[in-house]
Amino acid sequence: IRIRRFHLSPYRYFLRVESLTPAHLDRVKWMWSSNGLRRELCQQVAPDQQIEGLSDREQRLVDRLYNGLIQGHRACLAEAITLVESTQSRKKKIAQFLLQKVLSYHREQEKLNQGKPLAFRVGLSGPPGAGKSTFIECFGKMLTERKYKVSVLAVDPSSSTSGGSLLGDKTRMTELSRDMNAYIRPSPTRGTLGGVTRTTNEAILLCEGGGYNVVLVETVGVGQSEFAVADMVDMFILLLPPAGGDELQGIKRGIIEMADLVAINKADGDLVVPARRIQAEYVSAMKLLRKRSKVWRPKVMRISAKTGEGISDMWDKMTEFRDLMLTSGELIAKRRKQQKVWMWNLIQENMLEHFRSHLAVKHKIPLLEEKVLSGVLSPGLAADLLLKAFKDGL
Ligand SMILES: Nc1nc2c(ncn2[C@@H]2O[C@H](COP(=O)(O)OP(=O)(O)OP(=O)(O)O)[C@@H](O)[C@H]2O)c(=O)[nH]1
Repeated sequence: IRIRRFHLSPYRYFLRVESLTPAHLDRVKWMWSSNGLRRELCQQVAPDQQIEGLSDREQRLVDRLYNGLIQGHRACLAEAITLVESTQSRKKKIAQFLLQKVLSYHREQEKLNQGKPLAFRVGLSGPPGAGKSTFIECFGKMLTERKYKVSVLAVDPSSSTSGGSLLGDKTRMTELSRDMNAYIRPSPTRGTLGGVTRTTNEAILLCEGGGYNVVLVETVGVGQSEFAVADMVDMFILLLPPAGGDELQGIKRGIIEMADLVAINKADGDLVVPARRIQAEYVSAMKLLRKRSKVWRPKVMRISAKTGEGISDMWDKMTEFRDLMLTSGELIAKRRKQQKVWMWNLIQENMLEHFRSHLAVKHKIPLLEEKVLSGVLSPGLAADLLLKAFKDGL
């Protein structure tokens, strides 16, 4: 057993433990907890068991990011998220190492918090122009004034396919981005939906490790991304403009079914009347939906992100939802289920990458794709041929 201990400040000790067996681990746990160094317990993870070793330089990077992160340094959080977003295999590995430590820290903090989650994860979706950025700016500022730490993460895989971003540019949420208790992370500019959702899931964990107790995951509601987001948050909110019919064609029925709360925005000035009408329409439509929770019926509210009206009431409803879900045990069950979905998403994504780059398959793909395109070969047969080549090559 090797323990390295170094002094960073008069109050804090950081310990690094390597090559631990479970028996060692128990001993170290006892030593540390009896010393009152509970926070440092989070360092007890021995990731060598799961992940190949790191070089000294990489280990220093992980330590620096981890320590900076849990002390709430925004620069370290940003750097850590960049690391998890990396597509380079070595960096991916270092990122997993860092995440493992952050997860371990989470578990410890949650234990101290009587098993309650550290942060409230909220998903926000809505069609372009519904007022998402105006809402986040207003909502985020209200929360930081109430001493919450808020982070905003965007999921926008459209930027990789269309070359443009549906979630707008850096000029969004200017005031909130200057707030020291808020952290806004735009969507990565490259990546598939699978990749973006993986990194968003990991970014949520990092934000929570950085002490952000409200994590808002924003997505534009016209693709598949909102379904992915609903699978990573505690509460899913749909923001709609006071318009119906044609204007909301892009909004799929499926998303409405997933919403725990529908907020009809822009309920101000001339738009109050249409907002009321739309609210009534959604209230009756949602009555017909299948009940997803034993303790919560989805609500439809009217708000104005411009004037701030209804935003505080909306937060009250959100906390009511969180408390009900928590006491009924549904929140923890939901999070557990999400972990499983996340694992399978990762497997799916990695398997596909592995398949495409496999030597036995790689050179056959363009040819078979061409044959499928020209109608010479059926897609089913082409898939069978590729899968057989892959299996034989294993
Ligand atoms: N009257 C009124 N206008 C609003 C309100 N919220 C947003 N808007 C306006 O709606 C327009 C779109 O708002 P954004 O916040 O940019 O909408 P968004 O959904 O973020 O759109 P993207 O940035 O394209 O994703 C802007 O002109 C806002 O000023 C509101 O509560 N009332």
